[in-house]
Amino acid sequence: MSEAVTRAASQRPSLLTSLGPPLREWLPRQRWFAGKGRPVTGLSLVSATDLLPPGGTPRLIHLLVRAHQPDSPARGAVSHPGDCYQLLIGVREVLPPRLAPALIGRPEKGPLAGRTVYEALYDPRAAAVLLKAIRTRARVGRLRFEGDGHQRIRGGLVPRRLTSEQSNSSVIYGDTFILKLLRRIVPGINPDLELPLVLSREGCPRVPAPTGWLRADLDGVDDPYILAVLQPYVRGATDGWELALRELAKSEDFTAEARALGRATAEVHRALAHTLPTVTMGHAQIRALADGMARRLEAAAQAVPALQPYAPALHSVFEELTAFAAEGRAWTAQRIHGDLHLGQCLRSPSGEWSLIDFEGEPSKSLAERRMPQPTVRDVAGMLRSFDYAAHSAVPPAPEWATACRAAFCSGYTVSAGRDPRTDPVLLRAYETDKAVYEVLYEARHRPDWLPVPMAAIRRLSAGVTH
Ligand SMILES: Nc1ncnc2c1ncn2[C@@H]1O[C@H](COP(=O)(O)OP(=O)(O)O)[C@@H](O)[C@H]1O
Ligand SMILES: O=P(O)(O)O[C@H]1O[C@H](CO)[C@@H](O[C@H]2O[C@H](CO)[C@@H](O)[C@H](O)[C@H]2O)[C@H](O)[C@H]1O
Repeated sequence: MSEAVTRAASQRPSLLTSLGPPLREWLPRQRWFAGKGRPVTGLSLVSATDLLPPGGTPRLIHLLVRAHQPDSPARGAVSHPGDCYQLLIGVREVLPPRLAPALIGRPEKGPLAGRTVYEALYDPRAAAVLLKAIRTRARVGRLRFEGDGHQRIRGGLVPRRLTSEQSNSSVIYGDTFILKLLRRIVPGINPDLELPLVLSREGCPRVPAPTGWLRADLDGVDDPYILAVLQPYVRGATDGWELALRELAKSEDFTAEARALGRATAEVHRALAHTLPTVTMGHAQIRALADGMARRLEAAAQAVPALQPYAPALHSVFEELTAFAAEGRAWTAQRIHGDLHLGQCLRSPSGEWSLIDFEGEPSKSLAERRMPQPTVRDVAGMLRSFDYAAHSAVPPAPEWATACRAAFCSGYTVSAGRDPRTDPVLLRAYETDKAVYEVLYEARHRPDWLPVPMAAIRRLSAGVTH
């Protein structure tokens, strides 16, 4: 890999003459494509970097492309430049049968006319290039493969693509490391690298410490783009969602695990508060928080009419928060996980819990995701998740959720020295906000699951908080 190779690729916007037509079809079909429901009307090249020489087979091109789409109503009349996506494109004459699911298309025009282009993460040869680049701290054009000096990466680790549902795309190397290639890219420090780095440097054992990462410094943009994060793979781990469902199916008690999860969450919060700034949220900030919750409720009720009968009672939850703040109550805010649920917790075979995926809610801006927030927000996310598991069981097991929720809070209290239930108004507001978000999420993505958050909406609007 050489700078010369990279420049050659990036100076060739005609690559899109070849790749544009197949990519316009292929992109909207990807799970991680954020602009679903609107056609891709054009693509523009942000950067192109050859990671394997253009003359060889396969050819491997790292691409950042902007997808232009007609504005969605949600974006209002404001013109939007289009989301930027990271792609790893393989090019071969003919695709071997094992790579058939990776096919993107056969360009008809431009420099790649007549060749086959495919999603290169399926190709172990291509995936191996990424790990080697991190191991050797390669610099290829504007791409910087960097790493944490303390962790050694040995050669010869065989890559395989992670096949489970996810928002980005990951490759596992020899059950030793996992590389997450972020798909929708925005400039700035990504919390999915920032927070695990801070936590591991703080000695917090509750996150797999980042081993390496990929960043790009692009012309005309002050902030770096964080493109991928490599971390140790927790071998044989089960995620909390899977484990909870398994125990529920056997009518097994899950409170010991819920308590351990509460402790792990509090440990992460403590370490983050120790290293990163904390701020006090006074009346104005709490009011703004409650107003945001009320606006999201309005938007969700417009989109999902089933919410409408409950809207007045749910609004009063947020009004109570504003009233409480007006009495002079203040809360401490700090960096938190931001999107915590059972699926973001991994239990190792020895029973240790780690938290993963610190990216925050992908629909929010990076600035919002990096803002200090009350820790109760993460607690509310977990409480919702126990409720989710219990209500997706057949038959639903609400008493299982009640026990787990109480155990999580008591585990949290042991480690944090503060019981999140002593903030009932804020906790209920965050839980309500999350349930409203879930109603919208399920209506859009998994309509069969809508009854699960709707059960919580009924409970919360009736003032039942356990
Ligand atoms: N360090 C790890 N060790 C083992 N498995 C992991 C690790 N990190 C992630 N995973 C697995 O990969 C899946 C996707 O990871 P995640 O960070 O949630 O990606 P995404 O943001 O794309 O949804 C997780 O649900 C988990 O099963
Ligand atoms: O996985 P992401 O971090 O992208 O989060 C989105 O998808 C989640 C589902 O995969 C969704 O979580 C909801 O369902 C979970 C069970 O599948 C449950 O554990 C969570 O508590 C519930 O919120 C999440 O809301 C959504 O943002």
